[in-house]
Amino acid sequence: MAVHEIKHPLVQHKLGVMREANLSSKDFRQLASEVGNLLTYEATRDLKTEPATIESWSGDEISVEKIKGKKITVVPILRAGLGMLDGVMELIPNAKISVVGLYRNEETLEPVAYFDKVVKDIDQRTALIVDPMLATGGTLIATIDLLKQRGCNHIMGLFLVAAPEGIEAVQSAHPDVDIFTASVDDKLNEQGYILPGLGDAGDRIFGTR
Ligand SMILES: O=P(O)(O)OC[C@H]1O[C@H](OP(=O)(O)OP(=O)(O)O)[C@H](O)[C@@H]1O
Ligand SMILES: O=c1cc[nH]c(=O)[nH]1
Ligand SMILES: [Mg+2]
Repeated sequence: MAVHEIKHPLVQHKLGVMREANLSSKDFRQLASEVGNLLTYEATRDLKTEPATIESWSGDEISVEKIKGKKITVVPILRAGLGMLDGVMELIPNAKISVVGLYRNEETLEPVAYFDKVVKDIDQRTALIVDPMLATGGTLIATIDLLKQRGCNHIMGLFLVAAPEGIEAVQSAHPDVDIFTASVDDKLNEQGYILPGLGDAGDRIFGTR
């Protein structure tokens, strides 16, 4: 499993603004989407292309490059993953969306699954999981388990912030899954929140703080 920490200045600047405690929900949501967009750009860097012949504006036939191979399904994890979805879809507007719903039990920190609607042909698609936070890794591992049970065999994940503890857990459960994140942060606190982190990303995106 490869972990890509995206050090692009735009990503780092936007993430820095998101760390400010008093940022409005509106601005937090806007930035979550923008960083989601930039992470998508990085995660799709290695997609294969193939030449295709088209008629150009001048009437000449020319060769252009088109993306080939597996199609993508974007997998936002409810709720907080919705905050990044628009930015992700802006770059890959033809991708199908497979929604999964999980929340973390606040006492046990175990993931609780409550919804899924996954595309039928997921066995022929790359899944791009989208969630702002990778903390203990429980939610991501449960999501990958579900996608693999449905036949998916190529999975990547986009996260605004990831904790080393969660990365390690995912690495040992699913070594084939690649992670793209704006930051590998320091650690988890006793309540399982990432430090320095962003706080509760779902609450900040939806204004339920
Ligand atoms: O790595 P983990 O320890 O499993 O934690 C990460 C999960 O916790 C948050 O969701 P939350 O449970 O707060 O649900 P929400 O999106 O509905 O707010 C976050 O968006 C991840 O899905
Ligand atoms: O720091 C964290 C950990 C889990 N979920 C969040 O929203 N934030
Ligand atoms: Mg939450």
